[in-house]
Formats: sequence, C-alpha cells, structure tokens
Amino acid sequence: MFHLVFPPFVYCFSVSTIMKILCNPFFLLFIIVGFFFLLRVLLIRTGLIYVTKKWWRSIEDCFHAYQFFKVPEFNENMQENQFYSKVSVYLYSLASVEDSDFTNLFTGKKSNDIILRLDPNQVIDDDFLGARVSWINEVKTDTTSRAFILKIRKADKRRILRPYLQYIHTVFDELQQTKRELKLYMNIDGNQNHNRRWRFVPFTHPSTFETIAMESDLKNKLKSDLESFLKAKQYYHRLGRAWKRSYLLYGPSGTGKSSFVAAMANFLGYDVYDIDLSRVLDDSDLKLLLLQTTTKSVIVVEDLDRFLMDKSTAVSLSGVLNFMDGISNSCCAEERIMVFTVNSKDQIDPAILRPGRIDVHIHFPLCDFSAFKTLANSYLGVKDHKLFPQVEEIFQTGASLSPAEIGELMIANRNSPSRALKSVITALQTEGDCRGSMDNMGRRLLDASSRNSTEESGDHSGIFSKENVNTIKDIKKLYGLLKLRSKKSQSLDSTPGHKDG
Ligand SMILES: Nc1ncnc2c1ncn2[C@@H]1O[C@H](COP(=O)(O)OP(=O)(O)OP(=O)(O)O)[C@@H](O)[C@H]1O
Ligand SMILES: [Mg+2]
Repeated sequence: MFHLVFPPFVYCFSVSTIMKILCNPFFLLFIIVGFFFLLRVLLIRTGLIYVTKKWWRSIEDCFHAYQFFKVPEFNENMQENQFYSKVSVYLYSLASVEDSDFTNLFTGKKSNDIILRLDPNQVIDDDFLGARVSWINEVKTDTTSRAFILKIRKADKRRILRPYLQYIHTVFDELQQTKRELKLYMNIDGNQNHNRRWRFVPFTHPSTFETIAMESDLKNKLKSDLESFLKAKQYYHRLGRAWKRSYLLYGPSGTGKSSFVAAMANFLGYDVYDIDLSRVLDDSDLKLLLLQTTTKSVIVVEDLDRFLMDKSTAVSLSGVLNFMDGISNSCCAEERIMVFTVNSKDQIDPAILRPGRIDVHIHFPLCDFSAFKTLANSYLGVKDHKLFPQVEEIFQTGASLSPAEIGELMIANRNSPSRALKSVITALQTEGDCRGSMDNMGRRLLDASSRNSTEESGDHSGIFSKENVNTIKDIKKLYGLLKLRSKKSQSLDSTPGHKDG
C-alpha cells in the first residue's frame, strides 16, 4: 500500500488561496491577454485571419447603405475616358492589389519587370481619410466594355468623394511624371468590333534620336522643332489653330522612317497609334479611329503611297484628306503629332502634301559615308578604322546601301569590326553598285531631284524623269551633279508659313 506524500509547501495552498489568485484582476488580465495573443498567432499562422476579416466585413456590410459610381472606359462617342485610365494607373499603384486574393502577373516593359493586372470583376479596397472604399474591375464579356465601379458608403460620400477623386488625379499626375509607360495602339479589324477599334501593347521600341544615323544638323533641327511644339500650346491657341503638327517621312526602304517615329514618341513621351489602312472599313471608319485616339499621341500611317497606289485599302483619297483635316477639329485636336511614311513623294497627290496638311517634310536617304560612320560607332563601337578611307572611296563612286542593310552586316559581324567593315565593303561593291541600276539608283535620283525641285520651286514633277536616266554612266554623272546641289539644300523643309511650332 502506497501513500502519496506531497512536499509540505503544497499543503500551504488551500482552496481559498487558489480562488484568491484566480480572482485577482491582474492574473485575469494576464490570462485574457495571453489568450488573445495565442488566438492571433493561430489566426495569422493558419491564414484564418483573412476568413475572419471577410466574415466581419459581410456582417458590417449589412449595416451600411452604399452608393456606386461607374467610370466607363469610353464615353458615348466611343472616345477613351481619360478618367478611366487615371483610375487604372492609380489602382495599380495600390498596395492592396498586391495583397489581394488573386492577381494576374505579366511581364512588364523590361523583360525582368513583373506587373500585376486585375481579374475581371475583382474587387480592390482602398482607404481614404479613415473611410473604406472599394473598386470593382467590371468586365462584361458579351460587350467587352470595361468600367471601374467605385463603391462608397453613403455616410462617407459627402465627406470624402470629391477630395478622393481629386486625390486620384494628383497621384496619377505624380506617377506620370516619374514613370509613364508608353502604349502602342493598333487598329483591329473593323469587322470584328465596331466599338473597341484600338488594342494596345506596351510601347518598348528602344529607338532614340541618339541611335538614329542622321545628319546631325537635321537631327538637332527636328529635336528643337518637337521641343518648341511641346511648348507652343498658348501660341497655337492664340492663333486659333489646333495644337498639332504633321510630318511626312519619305525615303527608300530600310532608311529609318519607322525607327524615327519610335524615336519621336520616346522623345515626346507620347503614345503611338499605328493605323493599318488595310484594316479600315471605309472613310468614316478612319474618322472614327481618329476620334478614339487620345491626346499626347503620335498617329502614324505607314506606307501611305503603297496603300493609295495599290488600292489595297477601302479608304479613298478624300477619306485620307478628311482624316488629315479631321485632326483640326476640336474633338481630336490637342497635342497630337501625325506622321505619314512613304517611299517616294512622287506618287503622292499634291493635295496631301499641301501646307497645313503636312507641316514638315523629312527625307531619309540611303547611307552616305557620314551615316555609315555613325552606324559603325553605334553597332561596332568603332570611331575610326584603317578601312574607313576605302569605304569612303566606294561611297564616293555613288554606291550605297540602306542603313538597315549595313546595320545587319555589322550586327552579324559585331565581334570583329574588321570583318564587319570588309563585309560592308564587299556588299557595297556588289549590291551597292546594283543600286546604280535603273530601278534603285534611278528612284534615288528621282527622289533627290524631286526633293530639290520641291524645295526650290515647289514643282513636284522633278527635273529628271525616268526616261532621261538611261545608262549607269548617266546616272553617276547626274548623281554627282545632284550631290553638289543637295549639299546646298536641307532635308528638313518646313512648309513656308508653318515655322510656328
Ligand atoms: N538611319 C538609321 N539609323 C539607325 N538605324 C537605322 C537607320 N535606318 C534603318 N536603321 C535600322 O534598320 C532597321 C529598319 O529600319 P526602319 O524599319 O526604321 O526602316 P524604314 O525606313 O521604316 O523601312 P520601310 O520603308 O521598309 O518600312 C531598323 O532595325 C533600324 O534600326
Ligand atoms: Mg517602316
């Protein structure tokens, strides 16, 4: 038989003493705090906290009346609602997007950037002046129309709505100043969707004025032309003119016209609207597209001459003219640059080129020795080389290639500048000489001659017609003559009376 024997001090705690300790408020407080601490740890560790918050919120929601404000993506004229874009930028800057239950992840502008995108009908919470508001990313699958819905408590509305909307404007402006992600808009097939005609992707073209091989004087002139355009809002308004400027880029294929458009957009920080004329239904569809562009944008129509000559577009000449004039209308007038690219001005109707429709004509020639040196510097990191004199000599014979062709040769041989230069020399001697043939050299001569005659007399017919250019010998003779003349003239021929930008 065993007996439990406790140490003597245990017998000191009588039941009444234990009761006393339990009823001690400090002990009770300690127990309660400890309990809540453990509960919190449990909720957070297991993620039950989120479930609890959701329950709590739905209970809370039952005791409040809410008001809803819709911010649609387009207005009734199908023009983009600027406030929608602002809300979008604002919401993506919120930490709650990162904390939300579900978010889409996409590659950003740089390949190692990751950006978050809301799912259709996803809800994002925000706090403002102690009040909680929610945004719903409404996407209707049947109409593809999108909107943000602001949900705000009626009790808070009077106090916070206006300052909150103002706050969104301010945050947007600040974010725009620090980083603006440019967009490249492309028109989608007119038959597919009559409402949403533009689709965009981030505009990531790396071309800048520094990477374009172009006569430095001309480049500087163009830069200051754009700079003064940016500052000329008051000036244009005082004249009662739309704050816009139109450029015609003309020259053979691969001479940098498209790259220049990208450089312009990057320089101005403008979005690009690239109009594919083959996807435009008719003249009024083209106007609708213009109507749906936003301010601070470069609107580009590439290869206009090809479309008009091949008739591979449903848009007529008068449609194009109306489109060019349409930008003067108040609805789509502000802060827009319009750019048309063509291979040659010869086939273009003079009505398109008239002052007011085109303000600045920029010629993109095939490579000369100076452009070649710029390319060698940027593609190969070579400022001077023992093969340069040989290259210069070949250029002097009239042989030439486009910057695109020379660039490709340099990229392919970028590990060995000597090999790259040798391959350029070989190409100039073989293919470059072919440029002296009727098809290419003749075109260049006609291009150059029409440019000179345009600048000097306003006559588009050109001094040299194809019939006059018969033999390579003739061509080289004429080319030498033209080179002398073209040295005197400039490639930037701002239309008289339009030096206002
Ligand atoms: N002047 C230039 N300076 C630097 N790179 C150039 C230049 N011209 C062409 N390139 C390079 O050649 C390639 C083609 O140029 P781009 O597409 O701009 O020519 P394009 O004149 O628009 O041709 P196309 O008339 O065929 O559309 C680009 O990769 C570009 O980097
Ligand atoms: Mg192009």
